[in-house]
Amino acid sequence: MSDIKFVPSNDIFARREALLEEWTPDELVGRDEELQQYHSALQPVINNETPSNIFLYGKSGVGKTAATRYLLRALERDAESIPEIDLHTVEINCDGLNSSYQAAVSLVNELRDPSDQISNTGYPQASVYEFLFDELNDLGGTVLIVLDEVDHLEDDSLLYQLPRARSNNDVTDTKLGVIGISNDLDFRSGLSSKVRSSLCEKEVSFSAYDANELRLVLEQRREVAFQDGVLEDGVIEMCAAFGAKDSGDARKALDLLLEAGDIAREDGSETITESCVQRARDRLQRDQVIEGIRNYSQHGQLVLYALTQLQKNGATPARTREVQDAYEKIASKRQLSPVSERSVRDYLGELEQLGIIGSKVHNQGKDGGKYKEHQLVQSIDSVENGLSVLLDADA
Ligand SMILES: Nc1ncnc2c1ncn2[C@@H]1O[C@H](COP(=O)(O)OP(=O)(O)OP(=O)(O)O)[C@@H](O)[C@H]1O
Repeated sequence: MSDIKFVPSNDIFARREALLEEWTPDELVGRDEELQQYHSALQPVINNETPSNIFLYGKSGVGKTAATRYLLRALERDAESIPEIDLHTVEINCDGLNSSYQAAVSLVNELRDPSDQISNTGYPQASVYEFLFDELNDLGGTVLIVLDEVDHLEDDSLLYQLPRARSNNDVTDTKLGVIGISNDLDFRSGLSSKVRSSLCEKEVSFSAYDANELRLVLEQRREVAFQDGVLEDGVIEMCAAFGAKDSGDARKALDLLLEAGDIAREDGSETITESCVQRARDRLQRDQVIEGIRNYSQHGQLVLYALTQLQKNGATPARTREVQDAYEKIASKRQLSPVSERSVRDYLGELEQLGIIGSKVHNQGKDGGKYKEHQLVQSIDSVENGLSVLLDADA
């Protein structure tokens, strides 16, 4: 133990934190169209008119939160020089709040003094809304409320009340605008028409990043995050290309570049090469697979374990029936009563969705019917890594 030493090393990174999630860039690149639409949706605020309620949607990591912070910061800055405008912004993330009640409590507490907070339980819902409207009326001027990850709210009461607070005369002394943000592309269509028409007065759709846009995002961070000259040619392009392939998520592309930098640092290398990126991608994919499996149900894991054994024995692609047989043996060895054949089929379908296995349907000609064959599409190693916790625990 006494031999272990930590020695600072900064040959690769200048400011590693510029690649972390919480870093907010000063400029937002690669989102020109979205920013333009969003900007015009916010225009009434700087005209001191009643704001529109705005709904932003698009997949994870496409810059919805970053664009919101960027534009609100610019709006606050420019509003400061106009004496008639008194702008306040409040942002909450609905992940973990779940109900309208809890989101309303959270908003009240954001608006109130720290010494005057309310608790999460104990008040009738109507009272919490009243507290909220009182706070909003007291503020005066213009208030923009950002509800990030709004699809996490299990009921739509707040989404009904808040955007309509103006027309219902609940909020009379303040110009109120609500900005809802969602990753769930079906969320909007699932809203009742009453909620939709008021919450989604203006809509801005954020598309997935293409490789060119991701290249701009990564180039911007490279300037801050790395020492001069450590990135070899092609590294940024490679991260951007992988990022575009992996659902166009900027967070994933940034994670990949960070991991590639960490690998170069671990190797004691002076530069980040394309091979570092390839290894970083393998590592991140592996982590993702392991995470996916760890969170998977016990019998789902056993079905996967059965397929892994078949693959190890060179018996894949394997038909559903063969996976079923192998699974039943494993389950009975562990004294667990096996789930039905139908459930095994469902598990195999889910594992395919998770990108852990690949399944192919075969037609046996006119009278033969159809059958499915399955095999792992991730390495045996990473699958076993994810499985080991549970299997060791109950072996
Ligand atoms: N155009 C961009 N320029 C620079 N950085 C960006 C850009 N778009 C996204 N990022 C960065 O990528 C990460 C994810 O972006 P953001 O949180 O805005 O995504 P999102 O669309 O709100 O998705 P989620 O709801 O999953 O958070 C953040 O670290 C953000 O700073």
